[in-house]
Amino acid sequence: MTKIVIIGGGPAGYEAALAAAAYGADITVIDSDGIGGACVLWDCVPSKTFIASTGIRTEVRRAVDLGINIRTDDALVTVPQIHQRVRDLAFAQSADIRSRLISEGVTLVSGRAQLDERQVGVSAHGVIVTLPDGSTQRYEGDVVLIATGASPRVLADARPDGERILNWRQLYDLEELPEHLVVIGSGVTGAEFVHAYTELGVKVTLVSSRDRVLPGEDEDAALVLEDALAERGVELIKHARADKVERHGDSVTAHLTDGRTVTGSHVLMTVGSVPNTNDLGLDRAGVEIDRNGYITVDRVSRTSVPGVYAAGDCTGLLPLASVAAMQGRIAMYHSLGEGVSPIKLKTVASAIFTRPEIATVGVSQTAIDAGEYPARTVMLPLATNPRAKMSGLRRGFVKIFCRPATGVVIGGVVVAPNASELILPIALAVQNKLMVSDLAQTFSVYPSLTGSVTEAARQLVRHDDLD
Ligand SMILES: Cc1cc2nc3c(=O)[nH]c(=O)nc-3n(C[C@H](O)[C@H](O)[C@H](O)COP(=O)(O)OP(=O)(O)OC[C@H]3O[C@@H](n4cnc5c(N)ncnc54)[C@H](O)[C@@H]3O)c2cc1C
Ligand SMILES: NC(=O)c1ccc[n+]([C@@H]2O[C@H](COP(=O)([O-])OP(=O)(O)OC[C@H]3O[C@@H](n4cnc5c(N)ncnc54)[C@H](O)[C@@H]3O)[C@@H](O)[C@H]2O)c1
Repeated sequence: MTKIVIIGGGPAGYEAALAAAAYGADITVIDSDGIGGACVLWDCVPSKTFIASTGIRTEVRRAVDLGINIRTDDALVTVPQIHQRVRDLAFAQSADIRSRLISEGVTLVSGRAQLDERQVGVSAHGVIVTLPDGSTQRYEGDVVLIATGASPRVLADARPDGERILNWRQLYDLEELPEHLVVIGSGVTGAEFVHAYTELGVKVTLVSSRDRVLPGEDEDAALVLEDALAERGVELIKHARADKVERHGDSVTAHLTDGRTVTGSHVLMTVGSVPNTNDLGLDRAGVEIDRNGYITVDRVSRTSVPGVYAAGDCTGLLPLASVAAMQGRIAMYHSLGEGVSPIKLKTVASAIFTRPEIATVGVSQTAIDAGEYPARTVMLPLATNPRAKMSGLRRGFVKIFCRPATGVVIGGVVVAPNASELILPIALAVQNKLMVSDLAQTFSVYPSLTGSVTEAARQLVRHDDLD
């Protein structure tokens, strides 16, 4: 029976364990902070749960336009209750995953692990674990999977104190809403929290190192979001890098590299993450990392050491829970000698949980504009969609990209309140190499926002696609 030791119990680690369990392997998962990983306990699940509460205020804000007389001021926010709900849901999900792993026969160990390659080159790999009581225990596996995730990046002169200078994992300890939140960093994490706090009625200032919010995302989508946030009173400071954050009593000042300052009641640092690859004994074991500390892997999750695999945020491939899980499963199938397809990032769907949401799949507009992929493209505003009109939606669009000659769908973007759900038909088309005519001929419900997906496809269809 193949012995597998997995370091890290996040989506990469636990999904790998479940996949390998189905093949009867002997699996041990070692985690230092809790099964479910940072994804379930501190990052993805808590933030989306928090945003679910703020979404109620979003609907209340819109109610008057639809003839329902509720004022947002009457929708009082009970911060401790929201935070408790976030914590309860995260711990419950962690407990569910834990029970599932145990029921599949996986051994769970609570502790901090590192590689212990006493005899480099032999087929069994050693892992030494420091247990909560300080004692150590050694485990051996034919295969080791490193799935240790990542942690919030800390700027030397802007260290979170957990009270006024915060990282995103500390927000749920606040007893009251910030009066004025200054968010440093306009990536996905920054944008989601800017949105959430604005909906809760908090004054928010966003410091962006670039000329816009979400510099890595579809530009048209980012501009829609920027416009929506501006309308809700968010102040966006562009071309600004913070290099120092200072606290003076109840206020906090961020110093920007160009000499400007921004003062608020709280600062939230969303300046990215760093991989958890220190103190893992990687160097001694000969596991290669890149210059940013990410473990180097190929498309079946192999590291530079035979039998040692890595998956998830510690590899820096694409920091998404879905990708981490896929990398973990692929590592297991490969190590167990099962047939496996290398990971393909061109079919990954993801969403940004702002209002409106922004969902993307496949090839990006930027890559098309740069000439990397020849494509026919269409962008259809939701303003023409009957369901959008009925619901009072003013913003959003559907984009679809297809190959010029064959009409095969290669990507798309949806900006809409529930874009995370609406992207699926386009993702299905990309994954299965469907043609734009397949989408165009599919019945969508009338009236529905998915009607814009089929309509966009119809606009993209050329006569020869139908031959
Ligand atoms: C605010 C935020 C929101 C996000 N929202 C989404 C989203 O909506 N959708 C999405 O797809 N992705 C989202 N992500 C990304 C997603 O959370 C990550 O891609 C995912 O957590 C990666 O999973 P992982 O298994 O690699 O690592 P993790 O979830 O970080 O788990 C790694 C685990 O390993 C443990 N560990 C570390 N070192 C050791 C060691 N030496 N010994 C033992 N255990 C160790 C850690 O404590 C942790 O429990 C979000 C990220 C952030 C920051
Ligand atoms: N909904 C989701 O799926 C979701 C949500 C959050 C995060 N994620 C994943 O996590 C990844 C990382 O996102 P992120 O937003 O945490 O990090 P990021 O690295 O994408 O963004 C951080 C931003 O902060 C800026 N920055 C860095 N230093 C700065 C400084 N000193 N002053 C001002 N700005 C500074 C960077 O230029 C960058 O734009 C995403 O690409 C995504 O894959 C996903």
